[in-house]
Amino acid sequence: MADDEQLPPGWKKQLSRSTGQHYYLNIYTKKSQWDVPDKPAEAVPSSGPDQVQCSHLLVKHKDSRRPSSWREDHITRTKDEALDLLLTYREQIVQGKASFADLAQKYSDCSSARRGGDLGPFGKGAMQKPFEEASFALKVGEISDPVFTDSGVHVILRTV
Ligand SMILES: Cn1nc(-c2ccccc2)cc1C(=O)N[C@H](Cc1nc2ccccc2[nH]1)C(=O)O
Repeated sequence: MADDEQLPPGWKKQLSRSTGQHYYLNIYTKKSQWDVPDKPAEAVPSSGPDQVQCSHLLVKHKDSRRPSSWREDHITRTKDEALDLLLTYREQIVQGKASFADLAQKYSDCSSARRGGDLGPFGKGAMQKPFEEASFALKVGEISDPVFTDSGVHVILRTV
């Protein structure tokens, strides 16, 4: 077990009262972690990646910014119906009954459907804000809850 003097600079070993386990406190940001740190503590919280890569499955509705897609010329479903439909797709993916790319390719109302929903890498400012915020909040491999934008209702998978 590393003692303070053996830790990289900026870390302090602490004892968790609730678990009796040791954890490590960044003395600058006050953030803590269970893993023994192997590099000096960051003096400022990292701002996260400049870019992420995500795939998404979009279900549009009658009030979408462009209620039309490669699947359907004139989309008339309501927002609630779009959400219900999206949740059925999300459930199939989470239960491992279908792959994200397969369902996106078949059912997404975005033209990225042809790439299994892959949007490629993007940075901040490229996508509608709710989509951007959800994407940057995901860890690689994570799937979002339903995300609402002016385009419709999305489920997002962060891939990179
Ligand atoms: C942002 N974007 N990238 C592609 C794309 C990317 C790679 C390959 C083909 C299409 C399509 C789009 C796009 O705006 N599509 C819109 C629907 C849509 N609205 C979005 C809002 C946020 C993120 C993705 C979104 N896709 C459409 O087809 O009506």
